[in-house]
Amino acid sequence: MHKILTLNNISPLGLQRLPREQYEIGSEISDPDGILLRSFKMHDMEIPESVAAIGRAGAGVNNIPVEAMTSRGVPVFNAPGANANAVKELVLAGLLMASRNIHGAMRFAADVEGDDAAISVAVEAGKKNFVGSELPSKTLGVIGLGAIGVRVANAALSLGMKVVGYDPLISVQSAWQLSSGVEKAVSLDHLFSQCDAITVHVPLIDATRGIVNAERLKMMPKGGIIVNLARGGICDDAAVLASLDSGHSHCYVADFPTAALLKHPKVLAFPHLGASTNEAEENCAMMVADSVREFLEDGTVTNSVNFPEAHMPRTSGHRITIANANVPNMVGQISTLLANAGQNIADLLNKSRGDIAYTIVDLDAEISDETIAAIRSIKGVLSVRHLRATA
Ligand SMILES: NC(=O)C1=CN([C@@H]2O[C@H](COP(=O)(O)OP(=O)(O)OC[C@H]3O[C@@H](n4cnc5c(N)ncnc54)[C@H](O)[C@@H]3O)[C@@H](O)[C@H]2O)C=CC1
Ligand SMILES: O=C(O)C(=O)COP(=O)(O)O
Repeated sequence: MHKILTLNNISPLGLQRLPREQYEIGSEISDPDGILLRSFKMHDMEIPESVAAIGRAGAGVNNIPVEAMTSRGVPVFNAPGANANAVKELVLAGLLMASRNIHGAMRFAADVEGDDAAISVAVEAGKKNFVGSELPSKTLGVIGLGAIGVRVANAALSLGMKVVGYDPLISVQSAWQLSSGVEKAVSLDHLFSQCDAITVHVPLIDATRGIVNAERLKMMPKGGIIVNLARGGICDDAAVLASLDSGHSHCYVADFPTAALLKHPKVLAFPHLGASTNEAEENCAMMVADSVREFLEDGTVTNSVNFPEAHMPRTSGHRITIANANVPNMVGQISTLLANAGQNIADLLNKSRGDIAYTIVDLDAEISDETIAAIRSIKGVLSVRHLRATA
């Protein structure tokens, strides 16, 4: 019997992928071997040693201590692309609302009092304060061209906007999906200098914290719209508010409100609503439940953010995945050790993700516990995960 701890509400369609005869699921489970969650912040939580897999029913994993899990050899799974359409639609809604001043206009309309004739007079007098502008004359900058960014860029093109994208790490899959009408910016500064609106679709990591800052906002033409449905912290909120107050920027659409943002009349604040559609909740839950189940049942790794290449064939083969700090000669040391242990290495692949480098070794035979222990003891090795074939 596997035990799954849920830290947020997970769509029943996802939980149904874990049969009751084999899975005990709940929010109070002790010694779980799997955890399923959405945005619950795990950083302050003591994660039981029993946990072998963590599944994030969504995209962003900055609420999970991924590095610590990597060094414990615990894969963290997410649901790539499963909520991307939902976020795209809310970005488009935000852009349209901002360019047509809808939030201010609705507040104005809600406050109008009197009978129908009085309302009509007040509306006709007041509407001049909410004259908007149209999207086809505007250029949108899309920062981060992953699952969401690509969809936003392609949709904005179809609305008649000019679109400029920036993503130095774009995946092959995204590059294929991106419309050829999207221009590429050579740098972020280049993007800001030509865009009337910008939208961020990058993960919150050191390299992306504060990329929307005071200097770059000044590079935008007057009247700019800033959209952040990615994460608080990617935009320097104080700089955005200062730009709104100075009259340089027009509107800030934000999905991660703070007290300062909620109070500001030029901020269109959503309550972290990007992924909140029935479809996205179901897609994410099903995808991540499948990943956790397959891993717990036969070691298959699909959609892991920290062991991305460790897919284990079900019927044959032996593989070790070694997460390591980027130490020179480590791969050489591992190869020598394996060769000395009489292991024929079928394939040895080096990968990296963020600060962590991976070495993935496909072996033609079972590897001994002593050899695994020897690899673990090499300086700089963070974790060694040995996946054995089950059939
Ligand atoms: N508001 C909400 O409810 C939601 C928010 N999100 C946020 O949106 C983010 C993006 O989601 P997806 O598009 O699904 O992820 P993704 O992983 O498909 O795309 C992220 C893209 O950012 C790019 N990137 C990474 N570092 C970069 C940098 N320094 N400069 C430019 N590009 C960079 C990557 O190459 C990748 O193409 C998530 O990490 C999450 O934080 C995602 C879903 C829902
Ligand atoms: O998928 C993401 O990164 C999100 O931010 C969605 O968060 P949620 O699952 O709605 O709490």
